[in-house]
Amino acid sequence: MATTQHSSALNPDIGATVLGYPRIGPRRELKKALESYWSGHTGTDELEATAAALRRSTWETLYANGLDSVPGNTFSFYDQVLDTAQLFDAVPERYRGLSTLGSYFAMARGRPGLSPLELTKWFDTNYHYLVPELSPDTRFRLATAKPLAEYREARELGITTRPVLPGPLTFLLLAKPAADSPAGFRTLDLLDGLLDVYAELLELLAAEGVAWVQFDEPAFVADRTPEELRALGSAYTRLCALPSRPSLLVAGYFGRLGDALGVLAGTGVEGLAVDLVSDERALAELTAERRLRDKTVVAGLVDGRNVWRTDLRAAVRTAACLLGSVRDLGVSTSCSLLHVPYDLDAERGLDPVVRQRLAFAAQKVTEVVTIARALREGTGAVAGELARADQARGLAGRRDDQVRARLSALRPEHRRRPGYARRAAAQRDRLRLPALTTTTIGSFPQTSEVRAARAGLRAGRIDEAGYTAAMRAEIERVVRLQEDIGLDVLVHGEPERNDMVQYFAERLDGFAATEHGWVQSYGSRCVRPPILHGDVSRARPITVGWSTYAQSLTDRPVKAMLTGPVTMLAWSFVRTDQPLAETADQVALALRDEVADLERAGLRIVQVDEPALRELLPPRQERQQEYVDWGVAAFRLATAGVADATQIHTHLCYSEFGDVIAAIDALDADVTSLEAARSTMEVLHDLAAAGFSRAVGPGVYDIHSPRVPDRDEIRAALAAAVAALPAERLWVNPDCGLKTRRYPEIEPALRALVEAAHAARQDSAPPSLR
Ligand SMILES: CN1c2c(nc(N)[nH]c2=O)NC[C@@H]1CNc1ccc(C(=O)N[C@@H](CCC(=O)N[C@@H](CCC(=O)N[C@@H](CCC(=O)O)C(=O)O)C(=O)O)C(=O)O)cc1
Ligand SMILES: N[C@@H](CCS)C(=O)O
Ligand SMILES: [Zn+2]
Repeated sequence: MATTQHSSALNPDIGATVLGYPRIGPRRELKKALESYWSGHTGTDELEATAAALRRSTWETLYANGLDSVPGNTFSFYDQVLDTAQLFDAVPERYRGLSTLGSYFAMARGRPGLSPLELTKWFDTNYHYLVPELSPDTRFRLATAKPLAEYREARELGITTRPVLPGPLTFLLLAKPAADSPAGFRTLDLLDGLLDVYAELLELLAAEGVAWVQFDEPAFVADRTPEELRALGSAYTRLCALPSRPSLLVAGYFGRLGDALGVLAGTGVEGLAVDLVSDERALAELTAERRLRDKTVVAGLVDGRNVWRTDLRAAVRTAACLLGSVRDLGVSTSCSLLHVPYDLDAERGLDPVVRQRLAFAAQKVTEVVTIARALREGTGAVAGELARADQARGLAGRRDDQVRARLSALRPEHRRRPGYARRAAAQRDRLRLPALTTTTIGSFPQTSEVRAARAGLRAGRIDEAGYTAAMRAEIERVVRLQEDIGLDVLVHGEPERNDMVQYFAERLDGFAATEHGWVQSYGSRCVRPPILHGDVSRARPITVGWSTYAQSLTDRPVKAMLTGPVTMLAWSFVRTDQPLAETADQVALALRDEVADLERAGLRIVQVDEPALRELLPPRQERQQEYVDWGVAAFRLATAGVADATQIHTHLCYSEFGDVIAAIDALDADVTSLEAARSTMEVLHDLAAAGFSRAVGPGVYDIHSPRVPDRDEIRAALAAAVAALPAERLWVNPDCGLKTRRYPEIEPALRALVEAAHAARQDSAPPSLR
């Protein structure tokens, strides 16, 4: 085989690298240390010791596995955006007066009487960051020395790191104006002051001998205004003019940089890290930019967000293609590896064929090193690795001809229900629910007893019958509690689910589950995204037994609970060998069968959750309609098979809904529950303005914080809701599931919610009925 060699192609400092690494610990050591610290079982010393051990093992592993440049400052106790807010003292007044760690965790989690910062999605991933609150009074200063301290800590181990921080523009664009900011204030107004402290930090790092710093600017893979692009250019021009600073590597990932590429190429930054896997147009964009000839381009050739093995031969070809257009290259992952599990080698139970197709974080590091070696020494030096990658890529996923036949037989009417007016009338007659119907979103607290029962089943300490009995007892308790509280539409509480996506994936063919494949979702909370590797189908009903049991316990309607196709895809690692639309329809067909079985079993209401609908929206408008089309089509395929009198609900959370209002409408659900508690009902006005005509349940209680809302607070939220939409079209519910809360928090909150709804019913009844 011919050998190609590009010996001078690689930047000597960067070579093989990754943009970031997981930090929760291969066995979730940080999660356990944090939760123990928060519960008061251990102190700061133990927490710091766990953190230091994790940092050390990450640096040593990355170095030992052959990276030329090891990323630094990627550790975080909770979130890297929060770290940056604290680093630059962007700490709102209400969190001051505590220790550094006390104030940090108060911002992350709140305290009694003190709500936390808002938590929101990190771009289109399932990671969540804390939203900094800024105001014209924010005075940035270097308040901690975290990046420097971690650089020194690694150096003492003999490892030189490249500190990684959110870039100044992305930091400001992710932040929000504090509630008391004057009208017209934009976080970008603070750029000059922020650049002063970035400059100060760069000078300190340079004095310490740091050679390269990575600034992450993923905000620029989305459509940006000319003003924002100008600010990007002037910010980096200013930082580059510093007399003493490390070389700057600006990373844009989760898409292509578009206009921002030219802007950055026009500044003095030494390097650009680009994502070459998320958007197939990225390569052409790079080769067309002549000013990259005097820059280092760190090519994100290994997908940092998915678990499939890289096509190494194609990656080497792409790198070679770039060579003529740039000064030199680095080889990297497309983004931080924060979004994938640590190590495939920890998995024992995976199907061997599926396993061969996979690469987790540790394997991706090896892939990066292999590509870099191919560029240095020629492809012949890595012939074995390339051949193994070819072989793995040749393996096909599970094929199900029956599913494929069903999909090709689909007609438009499979995705269409009769008009809403007709459905609403049928549902009113059947359900006889009051205005401002009270309900919850599905899950009740996952108690340690419930988790222990599941752990017992896995470990063989209890059998299937014992486990079913324990879950039924929990369902009965939850049903009785809801009756006692006075909720109108009940749920079974989802105790049997380890996770709303993983639970279904474990029961559908075409998915694989991992044992240790934990990925941080926020703070100490993790998920184990399933791997969607082949055609999806449902062998037998999944939820019917639990929902019918709950319904058998009560006369009130029980709402059955499923996870929708978009969310199943968003929170899984999904095959890339066919369009997402096709994969989504396969999942939708399985759900459609489940909905039909629930309806047949007598369930009158079925909720199909789509919390990830907004999350998956592509960052650039040019791709959004295509996504909305397949996402909506799949949801409708899952739900449109029911009778008029069967009420379909959906639930969305964690979102700024502005961009997906039309998509929410197009889902055609009879009732849509949305997060609204923290966005003070703005979403209702948006829906009303868009002509949304069906029922809505705006969240009136923020479940993301342990704080218990009182009746008056909920009444105020309801009053705002009733001002936007007629009471007959409003439902009253928390803004998300209750699984992460504890009973002492949710019981008084739900009682307050029911009381507030009853009072609001009185207020909004016609005068003659008051
Ligand atoms: C709604 N959200 C979800 C997202 N993504 C998902 N895939 N799922 C979601 O629900 N994205 C957006 C948001 C993010 N929110 C959350 C909320 C809560 C969590 C969370 O609580 N995660 C749990 C793990 C949940 C789980 O899988 N539990 C399993 C295993 C539990 C476990 O750790 N068991 C122990 C032993 C048991 C014991 O004795 O306690 C073990 O194995 O060591 C289960 O219940 O069986 C978390 O703890 O992090 C995540 C995202
Ligand atoms: N039914 C789920 C939705 C979470 S987004 C729950 O209640 O937890
Ligand atoms: Zn939710």
